[in-house]
Amino acid sequence: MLNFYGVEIASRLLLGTAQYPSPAILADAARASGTEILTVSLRRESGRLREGQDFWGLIADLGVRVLPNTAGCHSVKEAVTTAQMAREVFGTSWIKLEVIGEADTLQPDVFGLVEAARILTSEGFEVFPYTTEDLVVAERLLDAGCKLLMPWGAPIGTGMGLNNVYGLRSLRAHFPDVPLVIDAGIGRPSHAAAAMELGYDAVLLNTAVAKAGDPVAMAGAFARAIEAGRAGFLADPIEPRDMAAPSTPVFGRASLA
Ligand SMILES: CC(=O)[C@@H](O)[C@H](O)COP(=O)(O)O
Repeated sequence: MLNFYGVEIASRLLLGTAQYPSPAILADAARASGTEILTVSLRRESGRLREGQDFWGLIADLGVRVLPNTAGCHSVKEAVTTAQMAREVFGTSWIKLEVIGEADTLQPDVFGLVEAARILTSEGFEVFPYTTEDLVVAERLLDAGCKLLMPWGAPIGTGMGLNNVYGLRSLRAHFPDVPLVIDAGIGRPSHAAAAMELGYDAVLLNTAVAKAGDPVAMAGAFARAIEAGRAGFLADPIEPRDMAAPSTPVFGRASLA
C-alpha cells in the first residue's frame, strides 16, 4: 500500500478538481476513479465563496482526503502564503507545492521550489513538491524535508505523456525508497500505465479526465490502466532486446516424408 507521510493510501490515482463540465460530473468521475485524494486549489475556493461552499460540501460527501495546492503561484512568498492559508482553510498540513517559473511550459522554478519547501517543512507542513526529473533538485528537496517527490510527465495540460522516460527511469533508480508520483502532462490511460510500469508509485492527473468527452468513463479507464501498470511492474517484465528470439521451441521439425 502507498504511504504518504504516514497515511496509507490504497488508490494510486490522485485526481485534480479543475475544469470539469459540472460539479456533478466531477463527483461521478472521482467515484469512478476510486481516488482517495483530490487536489484543490485555494485560489478557486477563496475566490468565489458561494461556489466554494458548495464545492466543499461535494468533497466532504465523497469522503476523500484533500491535497491543497499552490497552483498559479510564481514566487516563494506567494507559494508560502498560499500554503499557510490552505492549512487554515482545509485543516491539513499536506500541501502540493507548485512554484511556477516559466509561463509557456509552466515549468517549476526549482530554485524557488527548494526554498519554499524548506520554509514550509520547518513550519510543520508535509510537502508534495511538483518538480522536474532533475536528480540534483530531487536530492535538495529531500534535504529540505520532503518525503516524496512529484516529477512532471510533461507540462501541465499538454497531455503529452512521459516526455523524458530516460530521466524518469533514472530518478526511480536513484531514489528506490522515496514515493514518486508522476504529476502533470498525462493525456491517456496508456501514459499512466507506462508510468506505473517504470515503477512509479502513483499518478496525479486532472486535464485528461476533466476535458475528456466522457470524464466519468475516462476516470474509470485511468483507474484500470494504473492498476494494470502496477501489476505489470510487480510481475517483473522482460527486458527489450535487439535480436529476435524465437518464442516457439525449434527442436523437432515437421517432416513430410
Ligand atoms: C490539478 C493539478 O494539481 C495540476 O496542477 C496538475 O499538475 C495536473 O496536471 P494535468 O492537468 O496536466 O494532469
